[in-house]
Amino acid sequence: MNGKSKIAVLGGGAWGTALAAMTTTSGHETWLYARDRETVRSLNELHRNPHYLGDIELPQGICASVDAKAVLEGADAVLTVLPAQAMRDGLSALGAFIPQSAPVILCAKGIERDTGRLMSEVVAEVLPDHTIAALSGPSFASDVARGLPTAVTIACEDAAIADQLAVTFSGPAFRCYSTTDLKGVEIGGALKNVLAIAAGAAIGRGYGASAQAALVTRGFAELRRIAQAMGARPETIMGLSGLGDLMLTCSSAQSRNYSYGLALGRGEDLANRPLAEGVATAPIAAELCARHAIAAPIIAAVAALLAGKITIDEAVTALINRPLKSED
Ligand SMILES: NC(=O)c1ccc[n+]([C@@H]2O[C@H](COP(=O)([O-])OP(=O)(O)OC[C@H]3O[C@@H](n4cnc5c(N)ncnc54)[C@H](O)[C@@H]3O)[C@@H](O)[C@H]2O)c1
Ligand SMILES: O=P(O)(O)OC[C@H](O)CO
Repeated sequence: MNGKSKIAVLGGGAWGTALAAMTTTSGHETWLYARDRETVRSLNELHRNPHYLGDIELPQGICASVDAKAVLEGADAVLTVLPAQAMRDGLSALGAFIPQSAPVILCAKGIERDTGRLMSEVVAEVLPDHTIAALSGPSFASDVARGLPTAVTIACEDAAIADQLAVTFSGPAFRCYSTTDLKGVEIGGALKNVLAIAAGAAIGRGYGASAQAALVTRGFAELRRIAQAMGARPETIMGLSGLGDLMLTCSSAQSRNYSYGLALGRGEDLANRPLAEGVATAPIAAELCARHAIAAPIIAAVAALLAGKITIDEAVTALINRPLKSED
């Protein structure tokens, strides 16, 4: 891809809309597929996505449609911005329209609950002949939709493609770093959501910032351990898609995962909340850690908490009273 390209975005939610706004601002021909006709109308006529992004004014030029074939026809690259747990079914239905030559860039952050697969593994099963990449990092949709400066990582096992995609998707306020560590980028993005629930739950329950800092720091240690066990590079976890996204998501009520944790800690009703990917990822992440004998007590605690097996107070007490060990 050189210069301006046709970018297809799959998913008319907060992040799909924000990414479409960003690629439009960068001068690309941007098409967005959404299932909901009202979302399509609002994007095309009002240049807004009120359900997901409130009154944020989006750039004109996003071409939204319920016709996936038209959105995907001739696309130079495809951003798949469906929820992680919908990725397999969504791409199974849409994959036939994705041009063979178009890299499929995963923008979801999660592990498939039923199989334990990373998103790249899911897509490799559904679209075995396509180039797969991932875009992840500290990036709130509302910030990106408003054109506020943001930096992310784009991963592809082919270094030349990773570099090219970073050029394609970098814009006036959106800086893309490239890496070949696809698994590392995916693991960071998926697990930071689980750890954000922990951080939010502690604050919601009334614990202090010191407890939050301990959870984030020791949660990062679990993230690093898991990534290493899965063959990811430590420097990836210390970058934007790991530490960067962990810091963002564990510290702001703009995060839906952190806010889910806050509500959990406060004992509020958890029904009908916005998407919090960590809720589905936590149990499978805990299961994978147990299966591979990877010590991840905070992730295990979040899974137990979400399953109603323990209270937050019991989780914190258990974590504080674990056998003492060196910090290495
Ligand atoms: N919102 C953010 O700030 C943000 C930032 C970075 C990454 N992400 C990640 O992006 C992914 C999507 O998040 P979001 O914030 O856009 O969620 P969202 O809930 O705002 O939107 C999800 C959209 O996907 C659509 N959808 C669901 N299943 C579908 C299917 N089978 N076919 C077509 N459309 C389908 C829904 O209708 C909805 O419009 C998540 O994995 C999230 O972690 C979100
Ligand atoms: O709202 P969250 O918790 O899904 O976080 C959004 C992005 O992943 C932040 O990088």
